[in-house]
Amino acid sequence: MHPLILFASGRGSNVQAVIDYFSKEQKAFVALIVCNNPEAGVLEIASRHQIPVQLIDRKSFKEEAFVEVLKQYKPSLLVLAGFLWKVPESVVASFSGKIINIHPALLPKYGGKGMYGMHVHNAVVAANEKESGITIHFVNEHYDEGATIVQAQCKLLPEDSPEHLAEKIHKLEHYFFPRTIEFLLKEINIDID
Ligand SMILES: Nc1nc2c(c(=O)[nH]1)N[C@@H](CN(C=O)c1ccc(C(=O)N[C@@H](CCC(=O)O)C(=O)O)cc1)CN2
Ligand SMILES: NCC(=O)N[C@@H]1O[C@H](COP(=O)([O-])[O-])[C@@H](O)[C@H]1O
Repeated sequence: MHPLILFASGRGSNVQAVIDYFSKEQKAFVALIVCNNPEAGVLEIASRHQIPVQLIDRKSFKEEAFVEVLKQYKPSLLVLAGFLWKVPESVVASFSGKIINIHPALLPKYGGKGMYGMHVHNAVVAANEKESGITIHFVNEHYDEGATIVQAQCKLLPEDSPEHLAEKIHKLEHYFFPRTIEFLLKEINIDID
């Protein structure tokens, strides 16, 4: 089974979707959850499923030691699921081609610094867009500029609030993210080197 390391800063509904999917599919498992927010809801999910947590903070964070911790798990993929830090270049380089992220918009629009969570949905609704969606992409050293793996769209109605759009986006995310992970593990035959 492929070990996954998930990174999250918030509620963790995508982490839960990945846990649920692979509890049935048995091809992968969440070996570690990395979080930078001691109040994050994802920590309750980790506790409920007895998944180890690496809680990080900017004051004590040491890139080299962090990379060594991650390597111990021999992860097949590092999966960013609502993680709000920029992953350092040293981590990107150490796991080249093995880090993916889910973004709640159709990149390249509505991406980059400051574009996370409700900020994205507020901007999309304010721009009167007729559609939105999700982008699952490989991670490089810049925000949201890695190669796109999958995009999925949803219609945006004039009466849709940012909160309603967020609900539509989460439905897409919870369906496509686990299946995209499974696809990557199967098709690209990502293995532990
Ligand atoms: N090296 C990379 N790291 C991360 C990527 C990436 O593509 N490359 N994606 C982000 C996730 N993300 C969008 O998908 C994203 C997350 C956060 C931000 C942002 O502006 N963050 C703020 C800090 C917010 C906070 O700490 O509360 C900031 O940098 O000022 C933009 C995009 C995950 N990491
Ligand atoms: N730019 C990064 C970003 O905005 N990521 C978004 O954070 C949310 C986390 O929700 P969750 O904690 O319920 O999975 C998700 O919608 C994800 O796309």
